[in-house]
Amino acid sequence: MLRIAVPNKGSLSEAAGAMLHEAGYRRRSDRELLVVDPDAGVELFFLRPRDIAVYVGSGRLDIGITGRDLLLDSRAEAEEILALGFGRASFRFAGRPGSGSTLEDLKGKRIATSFPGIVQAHLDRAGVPAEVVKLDGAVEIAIQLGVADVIADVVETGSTLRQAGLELIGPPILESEAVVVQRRDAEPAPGAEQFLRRMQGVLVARKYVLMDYDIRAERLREAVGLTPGLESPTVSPLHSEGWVAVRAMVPREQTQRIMDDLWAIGARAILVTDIRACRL
Ligand SMILES: Nc1ncnc2c1ncn2[C@@H]1O[C@H](COP(=O)(O)OP(=O)(O)OP(=O)(O)O)[C@@H](O)[C@H]1O
Ligand SMILES: O=P(O)(O)OC[C@H]1O[C@H](OP(=O)(O)OP(=O)(O)O)[C@H](O)[C@@H]1O
Ligand SMILES: [Mg+2]
Repeated sequence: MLRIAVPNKGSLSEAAGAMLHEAGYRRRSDRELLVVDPDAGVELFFLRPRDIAVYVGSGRLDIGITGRDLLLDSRAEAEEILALGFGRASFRFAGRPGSGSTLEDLKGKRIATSFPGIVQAHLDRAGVPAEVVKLDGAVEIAIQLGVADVIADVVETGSTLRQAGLELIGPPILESEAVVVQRRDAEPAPGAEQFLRRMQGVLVARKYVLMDYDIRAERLREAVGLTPGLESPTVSPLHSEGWVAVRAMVPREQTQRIMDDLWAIGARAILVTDIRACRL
């Protein structure tokens, strides 16, 4: 069976559980640490997200869901194979107003972070010598408490920074989101491809909707220009002479704009349906 590591707590756990459920895997009940799903051929291990790349990199587990930032910080022998589109956050330097605006301004500073691997590698690449102070969390308060001059941390909405009276320094160190990881340079484990196809199916079902409409045959070319679909839309004859029915996948976020444009060229009976599941 495919052995999959899943976040048990924190920012990624709920969304990861929801995505796995949409992909047809069994839900975890209460605080189960292991869910065996023989029908789907998987074992789900619920672990701290920070540890997941370590388990996967060591080959003990086949595949895992974790944050890109946690993967890179771990320096485990694991690599990202699919981005999952949730748990998005930037990883940024911040400090008191006036403490700097570029990476060079960090020279000689004490930088508090829970991600020392990422920060040290970033400083080394830029050739900026600084002291990295490793803390477990709540790093925004480290400056006020005098253990650091600057912090490097996950920023999602920015409200924690604002409340601590801190400002961003320099460009993002990295943009993170939840990712699927496997052991670096390893052959895919049996069942891994099926798992990835299921997860990709969920991503597509979330990103696209199905649009149906009727249009006069002479406007079909324009209409298909608006809804080209992923490969090619389905066009079927209607009983009314001179009309055709079109079905195509369209990006969810463009739904209303495309409906307006279709209406303007004479399309009618425009229907939009959610995709529950798909395999392309
Ligand atoms: N608002 C956020 N706060 C923290 N991590 C976030 C946030 N949004 C997205 N993430 C991502 O979630 C992952 C961190 O999850 P993790 O469970 O380790 O920490 P957490 O959510 O801060 O939980 P805790 O602090 O309780 O351990 C990282 O990949 C991070 O980029
Ligand atoms: O930009 P925001 O939306 O404010 O989110 C980012 C903050 O959330 C996380 O902290 P968390 O609550 O996990 O506490 P921790 O620092 O103790 O992990 C993270 O470490 C930042 O502090
Ligand atoms: Mg945290």
